[in-house]
Amino acid sequence: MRGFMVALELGAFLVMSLLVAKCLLWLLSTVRDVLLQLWATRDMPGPPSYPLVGSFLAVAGPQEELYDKLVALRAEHGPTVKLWLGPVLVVIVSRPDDLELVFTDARLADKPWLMYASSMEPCLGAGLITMNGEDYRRHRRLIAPSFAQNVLHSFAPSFNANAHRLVDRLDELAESGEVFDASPLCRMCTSYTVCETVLSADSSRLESDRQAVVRAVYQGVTLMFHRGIRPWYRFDTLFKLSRHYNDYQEMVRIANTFVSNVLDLKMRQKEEQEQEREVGRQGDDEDLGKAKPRAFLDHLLSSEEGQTLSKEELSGELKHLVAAANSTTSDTLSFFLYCVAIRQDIQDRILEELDSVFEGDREREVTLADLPQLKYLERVFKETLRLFAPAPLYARQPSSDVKLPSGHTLPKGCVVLVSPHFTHRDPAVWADPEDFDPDRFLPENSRGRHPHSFIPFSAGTRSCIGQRFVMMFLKTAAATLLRRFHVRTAEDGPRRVCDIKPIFSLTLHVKGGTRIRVRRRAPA
Ligand code: HEM
Repeated sequence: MRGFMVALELGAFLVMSLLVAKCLLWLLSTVRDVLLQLWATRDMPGPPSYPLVGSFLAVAGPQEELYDKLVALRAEHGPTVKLWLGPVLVVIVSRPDDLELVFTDARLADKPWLMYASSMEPCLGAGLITMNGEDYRRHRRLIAPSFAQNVLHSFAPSFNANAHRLVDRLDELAESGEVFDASPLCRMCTSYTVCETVLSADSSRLESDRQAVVRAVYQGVTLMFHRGIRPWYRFDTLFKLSRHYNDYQEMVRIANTFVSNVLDLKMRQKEEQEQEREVGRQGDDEDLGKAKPRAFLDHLLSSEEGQTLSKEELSGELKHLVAAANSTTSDTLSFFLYCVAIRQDIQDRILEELDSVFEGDREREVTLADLPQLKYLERVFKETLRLFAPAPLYARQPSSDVKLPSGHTLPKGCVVLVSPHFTHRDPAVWADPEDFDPDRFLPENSRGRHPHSFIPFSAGTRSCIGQRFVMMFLKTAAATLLRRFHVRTAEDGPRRVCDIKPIFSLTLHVKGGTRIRVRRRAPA
């Protein structure tokens, strides 16, 4: 018995020693990494850094002030800025030639756990936005074909139907002539479109759930950001003390239930179709398949590649797609409406183009053939995305030291932050950057401009998978809306586009809401 006790004590001692040794090793390697990072970035400009907190004070404060603080950092320190957030080194990169390397170098393909997986996965599960390495590459290979041109083209009816849903709501508001906030209407229109095209075109069966999901997704993105920028909330025990905890849990529950219901419904439908095919009703099925609009999920489930994803993997990817698509797209529509409401000359020019393409018909639906002809409208959206890129910050993590063309070094393991606003408003890259001028994007005016000067969708291997979807949807919505309504700002609203104030969340919102009024146009 005594021998047994001695062995037990010895075992416990060994385990404790191993744990202490492991902690010490971790501590030593962290200190070594921090020292190497300090040395590698010794000449890089940035705000003063203090023991323990680093330069945290330069960005700490209310969320409403974060945008202005980043703008001030850029103005004071130039295009490449370092920030120490405690022991974490963040380097903001914005010169186009530096960005080209960041987006294309294999050593910068991964995303930092701290900014992505740790804050998003508890809520969305794993998916394209957060994954790294071989898992990421496998998922992107499997999902990319579902974003092919022919799939996107099948969404035209959904884009039109939801644009009309928005127009019907605007009709009521035009009647009263009152000033209203267009942002929630843009969100409703976008969320319905995304639910239909990503998850299930079979909208009628999911109508009541969908309204809850629209609210949950918006709230979810806001809460994810709230949690993400407060490192202490990464610990569940502390987050449980937050007044937002219950809302967060409820939002996660609604999103999980909805996606799980959709997946179950789709799996059942697929099984039924297979059984029917077995009893020889293949011809009927094919006819049905042609007639039915299909969502990304349908394409994924019917592809050989998609079938290799487990239910959990599918669920994660669907939540990632919905989260990535919703706020970014609806924020772009909100900013666009505000910009054209302020710039009546630009709104008139868009209408001229619309009347020419639609031959004065202000009611007919937008067809696929119309979209490439709406060249000016596309330039106005690009200019909106330049000034108000809705994904305001995204990040990479170097797997080894990387020397940038600007001469600075990105040390291994730091967080490389890209803010399109830094690049898009840089006078060294864009002449008169605060001016709203869509004709900057004319081919003759774009000649010689660095391809990485315009990065609202990121670039390279980890660029946005939904770029073509976005342009198709936004052009359809705008062409439907602006043919019917004249849009103006409120009397006390912003007078110039540069007076529009953005606010940072996970995406960029219009601060104070998109306060506009609309009037029905007379037939052309
Ligand atoms: C105006 C609208 C949009 C903007 C500005 C935008 C912007 C971006 C940006 C900047 C990234 C890179 C993020 C990062 O590196 O962390 C990204 C990634 C992504 N976006 Fe979008 N996005 C938009 C709409 C959409 C839509 C409509 C979808 C889907 C239907 C979508 C799906 C995705 C996905 C899945 C990723 C991750 C891609 C990967 O890492 O492989 N986005 N988006």
